[in-house]
Amino acid sequence: MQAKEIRNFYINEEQSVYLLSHHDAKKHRQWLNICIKKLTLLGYENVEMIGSGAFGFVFAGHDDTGLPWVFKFSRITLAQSIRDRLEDEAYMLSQINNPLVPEFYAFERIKKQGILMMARAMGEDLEKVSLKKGRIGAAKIMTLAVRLRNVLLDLRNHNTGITAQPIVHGDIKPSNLVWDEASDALSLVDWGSSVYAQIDSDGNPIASNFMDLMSADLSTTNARMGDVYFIGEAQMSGEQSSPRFDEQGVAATLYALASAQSCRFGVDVIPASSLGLPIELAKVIDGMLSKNKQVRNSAGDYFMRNITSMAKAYLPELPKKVVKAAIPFWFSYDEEPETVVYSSRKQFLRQADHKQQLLDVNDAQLDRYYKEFLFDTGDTEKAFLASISRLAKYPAVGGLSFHWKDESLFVESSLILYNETLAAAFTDAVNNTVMLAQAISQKGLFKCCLFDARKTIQLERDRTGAFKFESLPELDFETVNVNASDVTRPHSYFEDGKDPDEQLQLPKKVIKCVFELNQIHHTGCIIFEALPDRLKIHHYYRLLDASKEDEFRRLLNKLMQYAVNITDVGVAGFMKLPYKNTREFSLCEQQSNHYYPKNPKMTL
Ligand SMILES: Nc1ncnc2c1ncn2[C@@H]1O[C@H](COP(=O)(O)OP(=O)(O)OP(=O)(O)O)[C@@H](O)[C@H]1O
Repeated sequence: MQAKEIRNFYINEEQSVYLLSHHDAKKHRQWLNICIKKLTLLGYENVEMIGSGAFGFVFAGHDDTGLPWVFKFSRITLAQSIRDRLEDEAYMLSQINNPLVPEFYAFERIKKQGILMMARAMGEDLEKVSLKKGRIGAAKIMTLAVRLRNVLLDLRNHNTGITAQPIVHGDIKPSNLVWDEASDALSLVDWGSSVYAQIDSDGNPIASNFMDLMSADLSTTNARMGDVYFIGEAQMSGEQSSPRFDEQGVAATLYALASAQSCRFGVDVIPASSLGLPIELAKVIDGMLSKNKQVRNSAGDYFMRNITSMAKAYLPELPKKVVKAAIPFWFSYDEEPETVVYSSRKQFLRQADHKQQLLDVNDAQLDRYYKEFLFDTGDTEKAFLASISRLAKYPAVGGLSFHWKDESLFVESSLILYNETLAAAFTDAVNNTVMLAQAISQKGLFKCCLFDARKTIQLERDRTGAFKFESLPELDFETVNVNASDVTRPHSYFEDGKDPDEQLQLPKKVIKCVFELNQIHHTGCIIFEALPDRLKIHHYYRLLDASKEDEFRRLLNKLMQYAVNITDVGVAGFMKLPYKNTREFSLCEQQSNHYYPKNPKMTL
């Protein structure tokens, strides 16, 4: 199967509504409003959007008795065949009767739009919790492990009343677990990848009756793709669906939460054994995430059998150590940005490995797999890219450059976080990025910019290709006066030659302006994304020398005047970081073991 060609390497991760064209953004908002209106007309009150995923949008509202409901709509941009899966999801959800699973209410169809209705799980999903809290401690991970194991057991023991009919959820991950801190209630949501298991955990076929066994094509899989950042190898490569899939989801979830990552791929570099978990739990998680099928399965069996007795251990919360950020960041108290990350020079992170057997490309998750460039990238590189995406889930702007040379990794950075309460969690996210970078052994350069999508300037072209505007929009900037002594420290744009991943030819005058700007002490980035019908200019600028404010503004205005002469299509950008080679790190393949103490009382 041929991979789709990827043209632009400054790929923004999740399309922020602010980056859509005005037309698309309007359509999107209108559609959300129609959904809300429809639900209100059906008699539900206080309708609001509470979540979205690759497949759909989720709204919440109350029925006339005050009971909280959830309504899931499939994305209108997806193929009808994919949208129709919402009905399958409704069916699978209706089969499950478990206190940890929201009750199925109804599946309705308004014209082509299906709506899945179910009970609302109160609280927040664990991905959001993880983003706020950073690494989750031993006791909480252990409690969650026991609860998830009990759900797995329940799914395995599912029966139709007459015969055994184990169910696979197929997409267990932090964002599909909703947790209410006040009541400690936990729910497993999103049954869109759920199917009946075809084989049991030992690989033996399951058939609810003899006819099924006769008619089923024993070699084809009914498996659905779960989130490519969390599913195990068997599900990814299209094996027959089995309860092992969910063991993988559980292990990946526990690992991601304990390590403050948004995927499973970092496990070789930051193993569960390095996260301060009890040794037995850490080993079982690492085992379950192993590449070796036998190790994986026996760890899975061990987990299912022993987690309840492991959880009897005394695991008091240990005094929190203040973790220092491996690279510095600063705070801003202005309005929080809508952060988007663009990255470049990913090319070298690829490893030619087209052996991956891919399932149905007509799948939103797989589409994401392609777009995010994961199909021929090693696990550590995937984890690194995922850690960069995770940084953009924080209200932060700035830039990072990673330069892998001989024996060291050099990181230049400028990061500003707009919410001080997130400092500890952001520190964990930043430190993971550095640890993962330390484990990349190829030589090369990677850079990324985080900016506020709300500030992106968009100019549409008319039929002749000229940009339409009444008055030329201005590139804005913040002024922060830093010490005079700092101003003299060296700083520079990337002067490392042309980025092979960028194709946009910028007018010479634009480049000249950028170099003139470089003479003034500041930090920031500017990315020109030229599409056939419009130009997006993503940017953020912080002037660090207030005495140069007028000159800085004049140059930015000039830059805009020249930018409207862009005729080419593609992406190009510049980033300026305040100091050169801010930090040097040694390479490190794997973090060392660190377990929860055998005798926590001694530590307390
Ligand atoms: N019953 C529910 N109660 C409360 N919140 C819910 C419920 N169902 C979904 N959500 C919230 O909505 C989000 C998106 O829902 P869901 O995962 O079902 O959508 P999706 O499009 O299938 O997402 P994904 O891309 O993760 O597969 C969830 O992460 C969760 O926060």
